[in-house]
Amino acid sequence: MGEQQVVTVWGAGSWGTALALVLARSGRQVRLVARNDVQAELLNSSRENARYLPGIPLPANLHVMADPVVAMQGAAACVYALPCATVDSCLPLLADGDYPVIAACKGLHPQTLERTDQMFARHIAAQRIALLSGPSFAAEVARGQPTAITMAASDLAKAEAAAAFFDDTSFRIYSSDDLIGVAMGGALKNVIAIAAGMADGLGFGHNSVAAAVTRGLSEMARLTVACGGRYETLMGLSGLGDLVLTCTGTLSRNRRFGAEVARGAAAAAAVASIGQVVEGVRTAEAADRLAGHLGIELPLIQTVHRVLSGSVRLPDAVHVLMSRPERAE
Ligand SMILES: NC(=O)C1=CN([C@@H]2O[C@H](COP(=O)(O)OP(=O)(O)OC[C@H]3O[C@@H](n4cnc5c(N)ncnc54)[C@H](O)[C@@H]3O)[C@@H](O)[C@H]2O)C=CC1
Ligand SMILES: O=C(CO)COP(=O)(O)O
Repeated sequence: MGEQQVVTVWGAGSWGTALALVLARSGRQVRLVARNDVQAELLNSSRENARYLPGIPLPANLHVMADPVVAMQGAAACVYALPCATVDSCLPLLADGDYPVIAACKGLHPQTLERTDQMFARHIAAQRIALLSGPSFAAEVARGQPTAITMAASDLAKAEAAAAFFDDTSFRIYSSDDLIGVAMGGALKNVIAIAAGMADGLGFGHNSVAAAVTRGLSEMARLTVACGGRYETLMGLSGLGDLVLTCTGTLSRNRRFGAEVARGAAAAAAVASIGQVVEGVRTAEAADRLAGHLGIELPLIQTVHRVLSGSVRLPDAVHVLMSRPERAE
């Protein structure tokens, strides 16, 4: 792949900017699509995304634009790094091309209960879709710190082809042909991270976080397998790896959100104070409903949703969780 290959990244928040930096280090000509002209101008002139990744310079081969249609002209691939809530309004603009679209967002649709691969397949041909997911805080990726992540597509050759756009030794990509497992892992770990944050906010110690990670992983695997994904995928980077990162890492917005709610903040106020997307809120509702349709019990995930929707108080929910009938592990 030549120096001139153009890759477009849609979304100039934390994750889109970090991925644009990886692609720029990989020698691509990178077009980063900002929300509007004002943001594009600011990033181009200051050579920094001061709101999301302060102090990290944008290199010369990274150009910020505001029009996604113009940004896609002649591009070899699009990396979609906007929150899941934008998919239905933004993705139709990518419907006509034949370039691969790499989805970097993590979540379930709260109305249709779709995974990211399903949301994308409603708008673009299935063979164009790849998913990038795994333990990867944007701030660390942007600084070039070692990161291992998964790229999934309908077959391994397509996943490897999508991974080949990234050619940066600090960003190591493993391939997978389990779109369902990778999408579910990335979505559900955010809900468990909220639970871990709630434990932290309630003043509990490491034991409760370890319990949330382990029992949370079990719930994630149960729902994933019921949806057709593979158990082994949940034991890899895009499942356990991302779960450990977000349940223990102080950079996690989902974990911080859970802690603020446990300390008494209203959910909307906690999201506002974080100032970035907290995907686990919508996904908690979707996962609870999906589990209901499938007749699966997911105590932690369902508790997070019920606390956030106000149907149970957090201290009562902890009591109920801990008083459930004991059973084999
Ligand atoms: N930040 C991280 O460390 C990672 C984030 N992700 C995922 O990436 C996705 C995006 O998250 P972040 O970049 O972190 O969120 P963010 O909150 O940092 O940035 C979101 C960006 O999307 C823009 N935006 C929102 N609606 C838009 C619209 N309709 N049109 C154009 N721009 C719009 C916002 O202006 C903002 O710049 C999420 O699904 C998240 O779970 C995945 C891996 C790591
Ligand atoms: O997905 C992430 C890291 O892999 C980011 O997690 P948060 O959205 O909780 O910050």
